[in-house]
Amino acid sequence: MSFGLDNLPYGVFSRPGEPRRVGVRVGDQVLDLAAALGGDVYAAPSLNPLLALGRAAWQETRARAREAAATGDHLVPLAEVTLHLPVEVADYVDFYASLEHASNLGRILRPDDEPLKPNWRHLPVGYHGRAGTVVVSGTPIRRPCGQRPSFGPSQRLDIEAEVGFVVGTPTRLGERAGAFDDHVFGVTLVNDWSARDIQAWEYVPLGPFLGKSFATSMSAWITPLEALEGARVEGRSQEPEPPAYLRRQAPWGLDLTLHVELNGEAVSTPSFRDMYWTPDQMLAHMTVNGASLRTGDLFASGTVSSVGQPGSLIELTWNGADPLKLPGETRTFLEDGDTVTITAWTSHGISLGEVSGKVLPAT
Ligand SMILES: O=C(O)/C=C/C(=O)CC(=O)CC(=O)O
Ligand SMILES: [Ca+2]
Ligand SMILES: [Mg+2]
Repeated sequence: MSFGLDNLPYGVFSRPGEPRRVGVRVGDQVLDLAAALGGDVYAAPSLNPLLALGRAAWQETRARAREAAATGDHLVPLAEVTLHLPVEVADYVDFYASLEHASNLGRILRPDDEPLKPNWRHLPVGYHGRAGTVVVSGTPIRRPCGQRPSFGPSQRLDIEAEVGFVVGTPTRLGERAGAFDDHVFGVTLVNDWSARDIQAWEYVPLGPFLGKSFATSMSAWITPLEALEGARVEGRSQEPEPPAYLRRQAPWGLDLTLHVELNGEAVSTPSFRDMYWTPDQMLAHMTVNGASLRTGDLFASGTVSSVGQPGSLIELTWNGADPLKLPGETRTFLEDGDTVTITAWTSHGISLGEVSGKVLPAT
């Protein structure tokens, strides 16, 4: 079973006419944690109160949830509930940690330059995104309008298949983060929808802005780090060796394969294992200047691309030059009505759920 007792991801659900509350997924059911365990933190409309309690409380909750799930009480069929955004997202950061993705985008967008900028192997490049427009899987995505440079609906709407990390334990301003698993609660799937035409015109020299801020989708389920223990792997070797604050203290690479589907057709299966920068390095980097973490912060890996298996359409179609063949049609970028679904699995069968969204026409 993909959501057995070894997985138990967390989400927020409601029954018709009832308030939101915290649940744990067990197969095709959701364990009502407030009913099963008691306690205000589980009767909350987001995971944030639980996230704020820290690792010892997370471990205790997981152990008690596993016992409760095994009894079979307080389980509600998923078909009877609505799933909501699981986290009140505090700040949202997006990295650019795939060597294949960064090299491909360099070749496509900057053909006369070196594919990688000189900084790329020295630090995990990232940007601050828009936390308030992170939406739960299943939320329809309205095609954005903007300058392309003439004003109108984006004609190059794209996806970015990413893995996201949810922060529980905060830091104080001026402090650096400690160990990765002291701060990070769990892992989720992210689609960083990107309007390539808006992005290309606006992002020089300050970086992505409206081309990526219209919506970012995340899975309804946050998989706790404990469930991914068996998927941990050494990160990819790095040359040059990064400075001391970025040196890996423990293996936080993850053996996860993403499956990207467009209108139900498999189009790519990138491996998170191949990422150049690992998530512990991302956390160390984003706090090295003393910037504080907040409970509910989300940081995403950046597009997960591996050799021959890219995580975006701009790479899959080489900027539209080589359209994708789907049954009875072709695609360069997304068309209205298209649905993109990203799932991910570890090699030992833990599912990260899915992040899905359908494109609505511009207004
Ligand atoms: O290389 C570029 O010019 C642009 C890159 C991106 O749009 C990627 C981005 O948002 C970060 C990532 O997902 O890896
Ligand atoms: Ca991105
Ligand atoms: Mg986005």
